[in-house]
Amino acid sequence: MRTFDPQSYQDLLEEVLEKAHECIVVTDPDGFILLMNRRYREFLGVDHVVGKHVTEVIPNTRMHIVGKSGKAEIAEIQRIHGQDMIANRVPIFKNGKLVAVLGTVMFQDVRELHALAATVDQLKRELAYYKRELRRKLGANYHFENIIGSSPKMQAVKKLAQKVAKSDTTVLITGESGTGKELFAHAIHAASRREMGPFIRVNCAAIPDTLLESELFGYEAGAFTGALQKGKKGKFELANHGTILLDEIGDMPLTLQAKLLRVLQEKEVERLGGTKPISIDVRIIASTHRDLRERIREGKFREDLFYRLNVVTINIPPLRERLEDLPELVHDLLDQLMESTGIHVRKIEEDVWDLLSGYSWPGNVRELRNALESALHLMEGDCLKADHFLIPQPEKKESTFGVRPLRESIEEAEKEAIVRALAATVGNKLEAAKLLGISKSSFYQKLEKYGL
Ligand SMILES: Nc1ncnc2c1ncn2[C@@H]1O[C@H](COP(=O)(O)OP(=O)(O)OP(=O)(O)O)[C@@H](O)[C@H]1O
Repeated sequence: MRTFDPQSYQDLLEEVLEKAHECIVVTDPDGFILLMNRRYREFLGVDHVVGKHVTEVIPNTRMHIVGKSGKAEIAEIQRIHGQDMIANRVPIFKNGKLVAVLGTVMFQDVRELHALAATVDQLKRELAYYKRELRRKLGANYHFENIIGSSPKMQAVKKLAQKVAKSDTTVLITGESGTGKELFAHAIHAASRREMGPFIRVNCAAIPDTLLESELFGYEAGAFTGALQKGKKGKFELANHGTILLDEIGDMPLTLQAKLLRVLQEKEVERLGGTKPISIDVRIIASTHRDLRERIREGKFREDLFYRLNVVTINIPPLRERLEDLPELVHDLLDQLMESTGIHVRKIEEDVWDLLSGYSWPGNVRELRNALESALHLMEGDCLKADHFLIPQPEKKESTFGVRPLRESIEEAEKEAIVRALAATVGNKLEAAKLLGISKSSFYQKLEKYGL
């Protein structure tokens, strides 16, 4: 600890008070001025004030009153020279006895306060704007209200996901392809305390094994031939203070699984070719359409990693197990598609619902969306019919072991080929006829024959 020479300490204090930007005055308990700094003297246009009574120098002052009452007055408005100032008056006690009063001026003009309040207000509005923009840019565009489905199964899943969103727990989302795993990951991020942080998705199945490591962990300059001059941040670093979604985690190579396990344990990543670990604060959500227990049995997934990831598992049921969600999903997806395609549907025929609920939907909601989109393009007029869908019609009950007259099977195959060609060419009949290798007139005959 340092000690100071009392004299130079006192000189310093005087200098500080004299140079301070704020207006400062000190009086004795009766209101006689002991000290007034230069800023205050200049503001009042006075000099040589020490020893004078404060009422002679400062208009509307209450320093002498505080000297008697011993009660501080904070942020009081005081009018001086036609300006409303904001003043503080604080009694100073020594050994329980009031020895002086300290007066300071917070704003020399109350308009300064109003200006400050207006600035704070403006900053608040700007902050709200940037928050919205940032959220849009970072890509966490989906919230729980965007997840359609009020079936009991979906409600239970949403409830669990909403609950877990609030904590920092690692989440494993499982479900068949197209069930909405990514949608849920977005919604969890958007409902978490990390909503303002980044949301980074890595598709572990889409990146070649050789690149996945540098993608996830980054690399230092010169780590390998072809590496960027200044090195590169990995996805974990990019996701700092946010959420990382490790999509298709079941397809991650075993060597990387070991590295990922270390990241989960240590909360640190090490860049390729790097020497020191980098601390990260990232929430991990993993998702897969695979049965991870099966992968463990096959020796393709580490059991210890599975238990690290499997803190909370959210299993999204396939669409065929919650067909009661179909009407809500169809209407919502049609609304979205009508907006993007400009094609309007006024009516949906009854047979559409029979068709849609009789199908197994291996590609789930994604497949439903695609089926609706191609149906829109095949629709003539504004009424959606079962014929417009490229999904298999429910099996006819009266057939024996699926055997039908050959003519019927050929006609069905022909009709399906035409429908597919029309979907592929977005309704362009000439192009569709070309694709099928038949003439335009024969194509039109067939369209009529099948009522397309
Ligand atoms: N419940 C739902 N409500 C609204 N849209 C949904 C719902 N489920 C899925 N979708 C939509 O279906 C599509 C597929 O969803 P998503 O990519 O989240 O599925 P996924 O399970 O991650 O698929 P994959 O395993 O193939 O990557 C997206 O367009 C998504 O918006």
